[in-house]
Amino acid sequence: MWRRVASSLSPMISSSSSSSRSLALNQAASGLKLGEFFSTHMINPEERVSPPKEKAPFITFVLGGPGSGKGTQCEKIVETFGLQHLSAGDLLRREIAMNTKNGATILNLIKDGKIVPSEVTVKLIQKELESSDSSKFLIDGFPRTEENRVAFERIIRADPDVVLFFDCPEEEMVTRVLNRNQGRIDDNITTMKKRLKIFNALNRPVIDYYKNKGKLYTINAIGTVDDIFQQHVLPIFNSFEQFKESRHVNPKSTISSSLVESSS
Ligand SMILES: Nc1ncnc2c1ncn2[C@@H]1O[C@H](COP(=O)(O)OP(=O)(O)O)[C@@H](O)[C@H]1O
Ligand SMILES: O=c1ccn([C@@H]2O[C@H](COP(=O)(O)OP(=O)(O)O)[C@@H](O)[C@H]2O)c(=O)[nH]1
Ligand SMILES: [Mg+2]
Repeated sequence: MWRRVASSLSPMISSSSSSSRSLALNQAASGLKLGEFFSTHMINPEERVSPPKEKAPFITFVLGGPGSGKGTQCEKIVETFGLQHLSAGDLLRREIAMNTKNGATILNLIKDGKIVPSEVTVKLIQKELESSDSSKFLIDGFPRTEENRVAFERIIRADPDVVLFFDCPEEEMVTRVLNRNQGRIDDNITTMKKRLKIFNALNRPVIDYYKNKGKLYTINAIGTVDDIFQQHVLPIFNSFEQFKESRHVNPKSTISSSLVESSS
C-alpha cells in the first residue's frame, strides 16, 4: 500500500540546515567525528522524506534493554496478530552480511555497543516500510536515542501508535545475552556492559518521552516467554480496534486502560 503511494509522488527535499543539525547529533550518539563516517551522507544535503500515506500504518515501537526479550516476543506477536516485524538490529546485521558500503562501519559500531547514525538506520527502515504491503508494523529495537526518534519523525513522517517497553533487571539481561548463542559479535560481557550504559543514558529518555505522551506500555519481562505473552502482551493487542479480527485467538483477554502509562 505504502509502495504504491510512494512511487506516485515526487521525493521531497529537506533543508540543509536540518541535515547538518542531525549530523551533529549523529556524531554525538555514535562517538564519531566529522569526516569519519559515511561521507556520502554528509555531502548529500538531500534527504528523501516519505510521502503522505493513503492510510496511516499502525506502528508499534518495541523497546527494552539488550536481552530483555524484544525479538522473542515480537515473534509471538507476529504469529498471533500478523504484524510485519522489522528488527533494526537485523537490518543493520544484514548490511554487514551483504558487505554493503556501510557494512564495515556498522560492524565496528555494533562490536563496540555504539549506536549507528540515525540516517543509516532510518533509511533501512524506510525501505522496508515502503516496499511492504502490510499496514501493521513492529519496529523492534528502535528508536534507541532521542536523535533516532526525531530522525524517524522527520524522514518517515509518522509516529508510533503504541510503544512497548520490556522492563527487565540488568542481571537477567546479562544472563540471557551471554546464553543467546546466536553467534553475535556483541554478545560478550565487555560489549554488554557498554550496551547497558548506552541503554540507560540514551534509550531511557526515549522511553520517558513516550510515557509522557501516554503511548507507553511497560511490560514486566520476567517470567516464561509464554506467560509474558499471554498475561501482558496479548491483552494489549487485543484491546486495539485494528486487531479485532484476531481477537478470537484469546477472547478472554481484556485490558484495563490504566495499563497505559502516562505521567499526567
Ligand atoms: N522470558 C524469557 N525468559 C528467559 N529467556 C528468555 C526470555 N525471553 C527471551 N529469552 C531468551 O533471552 C535471549 C534474548 O532474547 P531476545 O528476544 O533476543 O532479546 P532482545 O531482542 O531484547 O535482545 C534469547 O536467547 C531468548 O531465547
Ligand atoms: O536502531 C538501532 C538498533 C540497533 N543498533 C545497533 O545494533 C546493536 C544490536 O541491536 P539489536 O536490537 O539487535 O540488539 P538487542 O537489543 O536485540 O540485543 C545495538 O547494540 C546497536 O549497536 C543501532 O545502532 N541502532
Ligand atoms: Mg533483539
